[in-house]
Amino acid sequence: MRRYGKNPDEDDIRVRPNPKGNRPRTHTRPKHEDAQEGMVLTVDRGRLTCLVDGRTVMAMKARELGRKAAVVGDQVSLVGDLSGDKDTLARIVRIGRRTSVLRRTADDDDPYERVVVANADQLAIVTALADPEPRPRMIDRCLVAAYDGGLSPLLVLTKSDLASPDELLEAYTPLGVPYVVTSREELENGDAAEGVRALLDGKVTAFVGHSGVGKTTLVNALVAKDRRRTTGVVNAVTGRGRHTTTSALALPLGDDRGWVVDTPGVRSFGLHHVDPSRVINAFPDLQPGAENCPRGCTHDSRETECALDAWVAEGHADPARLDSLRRLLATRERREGD
Ligand SMILES: Nc1nc2c(ncn2[C@@H]2O[C@H](COP(=O)(O)OP(=O)(O)OP(=O)(O)O)[C@@H](O)[C@H]2O)c(=O)[nH]1
Ligand SMILES: [Zn+2]
Repeated sequence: MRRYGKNPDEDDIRVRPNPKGNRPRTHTRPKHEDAQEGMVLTVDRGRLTCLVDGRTVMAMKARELGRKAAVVGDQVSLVGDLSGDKDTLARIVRIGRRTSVLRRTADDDDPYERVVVANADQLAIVTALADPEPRPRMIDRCLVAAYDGGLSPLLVLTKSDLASPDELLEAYTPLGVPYVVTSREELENGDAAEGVRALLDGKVTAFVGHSGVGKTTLVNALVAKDRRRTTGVVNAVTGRGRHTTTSALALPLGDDRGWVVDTPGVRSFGLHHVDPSRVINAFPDLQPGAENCPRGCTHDSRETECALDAWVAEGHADPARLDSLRRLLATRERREGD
């Protein structure tokens, strides 16, 4: 029975990334010695499409896994019929330890966090420079979700034919976030795909973006025609006439050059679950300064004893970095329009 959450294809169990890698969460059971490894490409009403040894295999979670869900990007062990033939169904008996988790909560007051994508290296935050207007607060919230979950952020600024990226880029300079700028013309002549692909090479990159920013146009420019969402793996496998899932979908970049994970259902992040200390880990120049903070310090400018002020005053880090960190942490309080 399911009590929480709107999308049964997301994992709503509290998990923490385990950067030290010292506490594996699952164990290989001897009885599944014959299991094969695979990667979850998409999830649709409890049916998981997995890539196993180059084949697309449909699978279900084994009962022994309990409540823990496998999500897109998970490395899983499968048993049963792994032929990938029509009407076959394998069983997922193990979910591998995750190197990163893109999480969201449905609302900031929802204590249950959902993992939407596992093991992505990067989070590409797609923002139009105009039409629709960029929303820096939204970008900041995405950055917090990325830092918190162990993903490296990447800014993809589209529609530079309509407005200049300069002002926006200025705000993100202190964060040192890699970025790429694309325009209508560059989409048409292939330069946009080439420029973005250079940043995706060999990596698993989750793409997020609000409706209308040009995410679909871009993803389609990156991914081979026969693998796109509209006609892609899901329909080929399930035989369903249309794509009904709200799950993320992993699409190969070709020649083993990485994966794009399109996330149609993720347009904003609840940041209820975010632990400021995990965000500070993404700021190695500030992180040592926070060691002198009082327990539970939120590091915002209202904290009179936050040690980061002294850290910056003593010249250990650029004040603009602390301002950026505080701006990001402040986005944890949800406002209208987030
Ligand atoms: N001027 C201009 N328009 C663009 C550019 N990229 C995409 N568009 C247009 O922006 C509109 C929205 O693009 P989509 O790719 O559908 O946007 P999306 O983010 O996927 O939005 P949803 O499909 O609603 O999720 C389309 O009319 C595109 O042709 C660009 O670089 N410049
Ligand atoms: Zn502090």
